[in-house]
Amino acid sequence: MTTADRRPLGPVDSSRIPRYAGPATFARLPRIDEVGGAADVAVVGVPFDSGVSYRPGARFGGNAIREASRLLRPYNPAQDASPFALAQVADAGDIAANPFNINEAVETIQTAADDLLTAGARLMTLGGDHTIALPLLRAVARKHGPVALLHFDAHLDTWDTYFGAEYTHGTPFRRAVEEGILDTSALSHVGTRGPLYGKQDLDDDAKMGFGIVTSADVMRRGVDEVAQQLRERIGDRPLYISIDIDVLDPAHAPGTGTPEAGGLTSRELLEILRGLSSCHLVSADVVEVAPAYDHAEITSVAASHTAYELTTIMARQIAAGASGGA
Ligand SMILES: N=C(N)NCCCC(=O)O
Ligand SMILES: [Zn+2]
Ligand SMILES: [Zn+2]
Repeated sequence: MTTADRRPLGPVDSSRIPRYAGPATFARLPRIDEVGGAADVAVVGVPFDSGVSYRPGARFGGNAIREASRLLRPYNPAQDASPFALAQVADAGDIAANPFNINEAVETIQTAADDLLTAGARLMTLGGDHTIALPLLRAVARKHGPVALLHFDAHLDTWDTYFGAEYTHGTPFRRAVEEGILDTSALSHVGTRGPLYGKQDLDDDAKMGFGIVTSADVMRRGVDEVAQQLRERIGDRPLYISIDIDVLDPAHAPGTGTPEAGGLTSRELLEILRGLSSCHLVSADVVEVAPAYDHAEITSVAASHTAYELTTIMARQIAAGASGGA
C-alpha cells in the first residue's frame, strides 16, 4: 500500500493529551515505524556538529526543535493548508553519524538520506551543523539530478577548507558546486551579512554561480519583492532549501554557533518562505540550532515554525500531485 492510498495519520490531539506529555516527535507526529515505514515527508534529525568552526552544540538542535514543535497546530492559515492531513508526514528519528570521523559521517548521512528518498519521502532534515547539507544534497541529486538551491544564511558557506579539512560547516556549497550536484543557473544566498576573510570570497562565490540577497536587501526591498525575485530565478526546477538558523538576527536566534549582527527577523524569514509556496520543493533542512546558547526556546521555536512552513509547502505539492516524491 502506498501512502497515497490511505488517510494520513496525524499528530497527537492536543485537546485530549496535553501537548507537554509524552516523548517529543516533530509536531507530535507519528514515528515513521507507526506508519508502516512509509512517509511522504520524513522529518529526520542529524545530530552531528563535528564540522563547526566556533561554538559547538548543534548536535542537540534536532531534539530542541522537536521539543519546541509541541506547540505547532495542524492548520497553517498563512498557506491555507493542513499539512499533516494533505500528506503523511512522520518523524524518522535520527541518523547516527560518527562524531570522530567527518568523512565517515558524511557517508553515513548520504546513505541514510538515500534510503529515505528511495522509499519515496521528501526530507525535512533537522541539523546538526551545516556540514550535513553536502551529503543531503548528494542524495537529493542522485534522485533528481542537479537541483536549484536557496541557501538562507548569514554566511556564504562556499569557503574552500578549514585547517585543511574539506568537509566543514563553512564549505558544503563549494563542494556541492565542484561535484556538479547543483544547478548553477539557480543558486541564491539569502540573508548574507557580516565580515568576510577578503573580497575574494565574494568573487569566488559569484564564479560558482551564486546570486546574493543580503540581509540589508531584504530590509530595503521587502519580503514580497524578494520572494518574487527568488521565484523567477528558480522557475519550476527541483528546489532544495537549506536554512541556517543564523540567517536570523541573534535577537531572534541567539542559540547558534556563529552569530552575526544585523540579521532577518523570524517574521521576514517565514514570510519569504510562504512566498515560495508554488516552488517545486523536493527537500529542505534547518541547521545550526545550538540550544546551549538559547534562551526561552527563542531559537528552537523559530526553527520549528521554519520547518513547519517548509513541510507545508511540500505537503501541498504532494496533495496537488506534483512529482517530488518522484
Ligand atoms: N555555517 C555556519 N553557520 N558558519 C560558517 C562560518 C565559517 C567561519 O567560521 O568562517
Ligand atoms: Zn551561518
Ligand atoms: Zn551555514
